[in-house]
Amino acid sequence: MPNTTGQKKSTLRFYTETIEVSRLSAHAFFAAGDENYKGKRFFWQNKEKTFTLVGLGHAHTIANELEENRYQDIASKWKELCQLSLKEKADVSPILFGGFSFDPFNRISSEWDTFPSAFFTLSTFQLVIRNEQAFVSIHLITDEENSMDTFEQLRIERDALIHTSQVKELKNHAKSKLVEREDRLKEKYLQAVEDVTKRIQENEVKKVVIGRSLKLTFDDVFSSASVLYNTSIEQPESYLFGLERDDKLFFGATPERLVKVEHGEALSAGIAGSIKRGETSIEDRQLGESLLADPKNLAEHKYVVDMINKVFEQYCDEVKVPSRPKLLKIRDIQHLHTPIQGQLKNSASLFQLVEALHPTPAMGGEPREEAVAIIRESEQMNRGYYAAPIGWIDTEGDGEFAVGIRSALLENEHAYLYAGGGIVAESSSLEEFEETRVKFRPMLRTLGGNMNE
Ligand SMILES: C=C(O[C@@H]1C=C(C(=O)O)C=C[C@H]1O)C(=O)O
Ligand SMILES: [Mg+2]
Repeated sequence: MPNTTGQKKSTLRFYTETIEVSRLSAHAFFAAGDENYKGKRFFWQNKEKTFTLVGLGHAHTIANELEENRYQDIASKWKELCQLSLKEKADVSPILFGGFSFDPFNRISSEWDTFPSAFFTLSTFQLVIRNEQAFVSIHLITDEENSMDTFEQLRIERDALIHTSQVKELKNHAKSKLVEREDRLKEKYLQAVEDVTKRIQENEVKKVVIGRSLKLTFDDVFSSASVLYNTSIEQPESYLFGLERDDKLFFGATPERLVKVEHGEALSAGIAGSIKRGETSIEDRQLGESLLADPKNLAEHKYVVDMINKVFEQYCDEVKVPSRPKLLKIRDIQHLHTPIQGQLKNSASLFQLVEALHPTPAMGGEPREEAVAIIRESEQMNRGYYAAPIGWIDTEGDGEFAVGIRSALLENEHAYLYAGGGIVAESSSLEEFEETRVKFRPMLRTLGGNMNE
């Protein structure tokens, strides 16, 4: 029998059942949902590859169009839902996955129009792979009388999904051919960087992250499953994420943790300041060393670390911040990196930290409100979920959010790519443009677009 509990005042019930499965590929499981769950799937894998999460179908969605209180709204609705589920210790807990838009006050109509300010889902079929062990759970939330029949149907479907995943061969699907490339707002980007640099030099603000986007058109549509698979092969050292919403897929390979909470410990990271990788290992080392000593990049970085530190001082005890950054080297780029950790104070929660941290000066700027207002006015685009928190939370309140950079929105044969960089007093618009070119590479390579403009 599946576990079930129901509150007396509510007729809603939350049924779950988890089984352990041997040899299950997360990408194959995602692909097995092609037929029945397209548009209602998600994918997540942490950087260390010790935790992979795939969801097929929506057992329940929690979303809102709020500008204020959007984090608390999701947190309290998730809590309500968790109260319907059994508190028993299980191998895996039901997990809520989703994300927030970068700026709920941005009203520019765009490719993001169907994405709410906050969108989260509890999947019908959940795959968790943790330390080589794979668990598939069924979630059903219903007030139906004959829910046992429905549950039985779901078991049959689960077994079919597992079977398909185990026999399906994963291929690095041929990439569609790029037919058109549009550097949206390139001139506006350069102008915005110059204007913002001036405003920073005049001490109006200290740092503002300015982004731009590319629109690519291909000769054929992509399947979400093959795009995510390609991403995992091209960018193995990053977080991998994918969130489908109807005919769109927001996906990416981000190096940047916003915050992780596990057993009362909170972890975040300042990642800002960038330089390309070298052609040879000697050049690569020289570039890395020059980044570690570069005042412009150190300034970009310090605003981020100081802000995260301040948030951690408020919500955590025993905050630890290394005194200087190290290098984080990923395939195309090297960044300055400072991990930050603390012990969550009793009353603090993951969503509180997400709210307090987003956007850090790595995505927004310093001071935050002023920087976000400048972004809204000078970028002249809608970032949607780009540069915003994406991640998961379990029934215990543990979970992890990354920032959705090195990312793209896929819509049939079109892909919208986004990249930005931190503008400070010493910025030059052409150098910042060059930096965004490097940051587009992960997605260009995944989709098969030309990497040289
Ligand atoms: C905004 C982006 O990246 C951020 C900006 C960085 C910078 O300006 O040096 C570095 C890492 C990220 O924090 C992006 O990739 O789009
Ligand atoms: Mg930079």
